[in-house]
Amino acid sequence: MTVGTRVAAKRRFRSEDGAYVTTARGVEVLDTPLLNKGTAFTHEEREALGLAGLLPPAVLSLEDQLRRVYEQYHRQPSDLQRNIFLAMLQDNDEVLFYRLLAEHLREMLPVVYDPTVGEAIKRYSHEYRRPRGVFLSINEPDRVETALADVGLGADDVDLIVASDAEEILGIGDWGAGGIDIAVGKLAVYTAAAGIDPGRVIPVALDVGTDNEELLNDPGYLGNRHARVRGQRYDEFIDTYVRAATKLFPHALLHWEDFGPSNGRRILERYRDRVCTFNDDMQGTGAIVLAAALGAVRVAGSRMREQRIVVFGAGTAGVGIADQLRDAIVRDGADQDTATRQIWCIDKQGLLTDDMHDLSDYQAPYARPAGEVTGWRRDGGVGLHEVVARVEPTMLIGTSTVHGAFTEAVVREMAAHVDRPVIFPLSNPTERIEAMPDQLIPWTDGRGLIATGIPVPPVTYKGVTHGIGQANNALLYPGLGLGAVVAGARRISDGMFAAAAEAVAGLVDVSTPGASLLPHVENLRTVSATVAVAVAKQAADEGLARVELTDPVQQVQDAMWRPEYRPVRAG
Ligand SMILES: NC(=O)c1ccc[n+]([C@@H]2O[C@H](COP(=O)([O-])OP(=O)(O)OC[C@H]3O[C@@H](n4cnc5c(N)ncnc54)[C@H](O)[C@@H]3O)[C@@H](O)[C@H]2O)c1
Ligand SMILES: O=C(O)C[C@H](O)C(=O)O
Ligand SMILES: [Mg+2]
Repeated sequence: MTVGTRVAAKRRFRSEDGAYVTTARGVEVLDTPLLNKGTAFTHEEREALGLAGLLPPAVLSLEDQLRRVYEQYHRQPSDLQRNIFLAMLQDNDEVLFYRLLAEHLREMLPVVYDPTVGEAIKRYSHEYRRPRGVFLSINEPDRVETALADVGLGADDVDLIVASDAEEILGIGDWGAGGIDIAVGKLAVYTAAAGIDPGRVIPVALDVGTDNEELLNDPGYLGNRHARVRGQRYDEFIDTYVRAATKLFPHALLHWEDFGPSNGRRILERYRDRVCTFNDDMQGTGAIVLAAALGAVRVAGSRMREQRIVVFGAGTAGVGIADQLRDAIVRDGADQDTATRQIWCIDKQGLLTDDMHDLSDYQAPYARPAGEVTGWRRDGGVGLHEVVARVEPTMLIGTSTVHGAFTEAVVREMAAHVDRPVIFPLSNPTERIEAMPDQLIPWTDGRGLIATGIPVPPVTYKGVTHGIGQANNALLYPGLGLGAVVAGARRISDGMFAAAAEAVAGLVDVSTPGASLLPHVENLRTVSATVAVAVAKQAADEGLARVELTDPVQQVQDAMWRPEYRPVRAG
């Protein structure tokens, strides 16, 4: 949402034949990224929209424009510059941006999204060109509703809002106002992957301050210059946001991204039964990891209920994953207690045990009985190596942000006890990953079943090429969102996540040696459509759908926005 989009949102609508009709004229048309076609406006459109003298004479096709912008993209000297170039293209001509992204998804996803988006967030105040999204400040709670209304969209015009308070951006911590870019990046993936209409979404920065000293001392910092507000004022601010968003846009799905663990979980618990909402780091991640785990279990020829799982880094993502793996073990026939006992969570203090006084409420259910670890080697707490040696896990999940934490010794220890060690180092971005697949495959003598959070090339070892699945929530949340939108879902249930995970797992053929556990991101659109159908059906089965599903496959296809120029008419 640029300023131009805000103005023109009120002045642009789709006619029945799919054309845009607008009351905007001249420069205002060129400044509205969802209307602007630049040099692709036809002579008739230029005449009708007051653009005649504002563009060079040649009329280009979308294909001509694509060739030009792809060349420009390649002339950028670094990934950060490529990210900035793409952001400017998006602010100029949204169809061209999404078309370029769609045609070069494998190449550009890591630039628009993880890992380069992390760099863009750190550099936000310095690389700032123009605003995109809505900035809500904890110091002005009375203006939250007006600020959201300024976007200029009506009650039926918004499908989705992604909001972040930027406390835990990826694995890089607190980046204050720069967090708007994670909301923008997630939404770009929603559109590229699932065809969510980019004119029907809003990225939101919830600026509650920052504890990042570097930002607080940076004279160019663009956010609120004070420490993070916590406690009651924080909760009231979130409440103000949810009330305003649901009042103005009653059908919008509210997506929470990159909150700190205690806020993230508390917010989800407070609103999940009241509005249509989910937390991507907890639930989206949990479900994509479950999909990869289901694939791994199939390759290993075992069952979910036979798994022993170590989660290293018991924060938002780690416990979200533990919850969904536990529920999958229950679905495979175990009772809840037994399933919980098959999971060992390690955080900064070491293995979590029930004699610890500093456990968070969400960690407590996974605390092991202290008696279980008497006699285990301690170095402060019980460390990862000791846990692996004692537990002999079948799965090892990394969500700790600790680069290199899965050492050769730990991995070899694990591989000594199980035939197909399942190892998912999921921390993003690259400088946080627990181990790289080109280390894990040789350390497990080619037996490891690996998936990561960042995109990683295949690893060839002893003649077998191992595809590395990207267990990034990007494979999951776009389809989940689309399914919820198509069904007009009133809530997002655990069942909808389980259905999404099973749909993703069902798309992979793991019969070839070295096959990736997850579909390739290049197939993101197919994956998202499949997930959307499963999610919409599940919503209907649970009585959560407001829209009748007569032909869900077709309804999902029809709902997907495509990056094509439409005729623009003066209205
Ligand atoms: N692949 C994905 O889709 C995906 C999704 C969400 C998060 N992530 C990644 O997972 C990581 C964690 O994200 P989060 O949102 O859960 O953050 P978080 O801060 O909520 O959790 C991180 C946890 O790791 C713990 N930790 C830190 N140092 C540790 C150590 N030395 N030993 C053990 N535990 C330690 C922290 O105390 C915290 O509980 C990030 O790198 C993030 O990018 C990946
Ligand atoms: O944004 C991503 O790449 C995945 C995830 O949401 C994260 O926070 O790391
Ligand atoms: Mg995230």
